[in-house]
Amino acid sequence: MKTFAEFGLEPKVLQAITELGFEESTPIQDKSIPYAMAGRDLIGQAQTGTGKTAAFGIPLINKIPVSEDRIVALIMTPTRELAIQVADEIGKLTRYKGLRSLPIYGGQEIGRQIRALKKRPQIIIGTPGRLLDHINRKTIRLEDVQTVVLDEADEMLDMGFMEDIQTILKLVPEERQTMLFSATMPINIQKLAQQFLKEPEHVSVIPKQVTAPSIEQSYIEVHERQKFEALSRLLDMESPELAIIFGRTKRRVDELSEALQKRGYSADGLHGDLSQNQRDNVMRKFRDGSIDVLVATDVAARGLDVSGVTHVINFDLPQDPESYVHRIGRTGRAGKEGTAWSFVTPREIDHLHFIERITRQRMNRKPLPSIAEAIEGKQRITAERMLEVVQNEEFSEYKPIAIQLLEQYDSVHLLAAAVKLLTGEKKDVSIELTPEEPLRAKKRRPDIRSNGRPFNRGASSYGGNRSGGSTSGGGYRGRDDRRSGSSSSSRGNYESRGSYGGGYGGKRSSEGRSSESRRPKSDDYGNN
Ligand SMILES: Nc1ncnc2c1ncn2[C@@H]1O[C@H](COP(=O)(O)OP(=O)(O)OP(=O)(O)O)[C@@H](O)[C@H]1O
Ligand SMILES: [Mg+2]
Repeated sequence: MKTFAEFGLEPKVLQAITELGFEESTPIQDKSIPYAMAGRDLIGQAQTGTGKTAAFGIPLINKIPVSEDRIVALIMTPTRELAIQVADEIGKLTRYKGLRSLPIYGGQEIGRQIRALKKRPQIIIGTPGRLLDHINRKTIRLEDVQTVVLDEADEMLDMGFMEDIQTILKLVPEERQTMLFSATMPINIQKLAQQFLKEPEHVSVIPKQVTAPSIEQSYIEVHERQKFEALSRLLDMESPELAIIFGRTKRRVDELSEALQKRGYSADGLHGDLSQNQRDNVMRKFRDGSIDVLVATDVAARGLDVSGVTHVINFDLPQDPESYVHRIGRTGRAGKEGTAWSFVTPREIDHLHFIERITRQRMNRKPLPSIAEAIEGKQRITAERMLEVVQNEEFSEYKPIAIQLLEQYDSVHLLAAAVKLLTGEKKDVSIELTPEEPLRAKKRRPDIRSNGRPFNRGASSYGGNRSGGSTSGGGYRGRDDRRSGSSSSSRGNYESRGSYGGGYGGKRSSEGRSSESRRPKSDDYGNN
């Protein structure tokens, strides 16, 4: 790996990087930054949590002159939370250089954004819906944009943003640099690349499997009605520092976060039906640790970088392998360890194996944690906390009462009572969750499962082979038919994105698949 000084960056950019504590570049940064600095278009793929944001952010910031007073760079992200986070990281990287960057996303008062735009930011980070809104109002003009980045490019296509992105990109001068980044690059990304990138360099740093190796992956087979008990035992047994729990639908997330709160966990929910204020609040509380369990739909699956997330739990299995990869990638970031658990109902076992096959990574089968393990886990964490207090000697004002109590009672009795109090008995409230339909792995067409090499198909779209860089690559196609097929039975309170995606399914129908049709999302992320 290189030090950042070797890239020939401006001293002020370097200073900001040093301040962020980045000592060496990550592999994706190492490979992308030189191409990006040379002005090349690129498609960058690397595992979750490996610094893709800085891989595009650093060269982008380096090339913009401070005197610039037009919008010259545009970064698009699929969700509001990600736009805010990327803007934040760009802000940190431009601290010394003094460029102006601005997040633009739905749910925030547009007048406020218009006022902020008057300060002439050079870099806009936005979600496609709200960007289009500003473009139509002429409060954002793209005629001077020289660099465009699509972060989580594949997700934006999946969400049905293709049409919006096309509209936006057509307004950007052709003489520009375009970069696509994601941990997953399914085959349909090629179409966008062909249309909007010029001789892109494919920079892929996916050594063997697409999931980050720092994440331990396990699953537990449970019946739908056992899931909540399993979750509560798992949380007790593992005592995560911070955990993200993914549920399939908005209803699920609401019910689950409420149930966890009733049981005494410090949890809150995030999905696209909440107001932006509520969403911001939940994210703030999670980032500052005032809640330690975030329950979310796939709105939180992509790109979010919250330090201290030790656990990801798939309360419901995700629809597709990409979603799995991104969800579990919220832990095990920047070289840290992480743990991912998935609950699988008996009827979903095939779907789980399908995810394993595509991600080329087996998950460990684990038994349902026992009540004893749950209790032991809680006691262990209490004991750890107590010992921390002991070590830091933060208890002198409690000594007199301790001495007084010890004169009357046995020390073991007293300590056991204190541990009991601190551990906190779980509130015995009954919990009813609306069941979700199981997801089923659809029968795959022969051309997809072909040639009896189970891991092969996934390899070509996920693996680091650059030969797949053209349209020919035998990518993973099964996802599309599985998706549309399984949707009707598993929608929950799925809300259709009426305004998107009407357009293109038909164009490809002659090929018997609709690779750009909308994913049957259980959450539209509320992006407009
Ligand atoms: N060179 C570096 N050294 C140390 N930490 C880094 C470096 N580059 C980035 N990071 C940190 O690593 C974390 C993950 O980075 P980032 O969010 O960019 O990952 P990503 O590859 O975009 O992941 P995802 O696929 O989930 O979006 C961030 O906290 C970031 O600040
Ligand atoms: Mg990212």
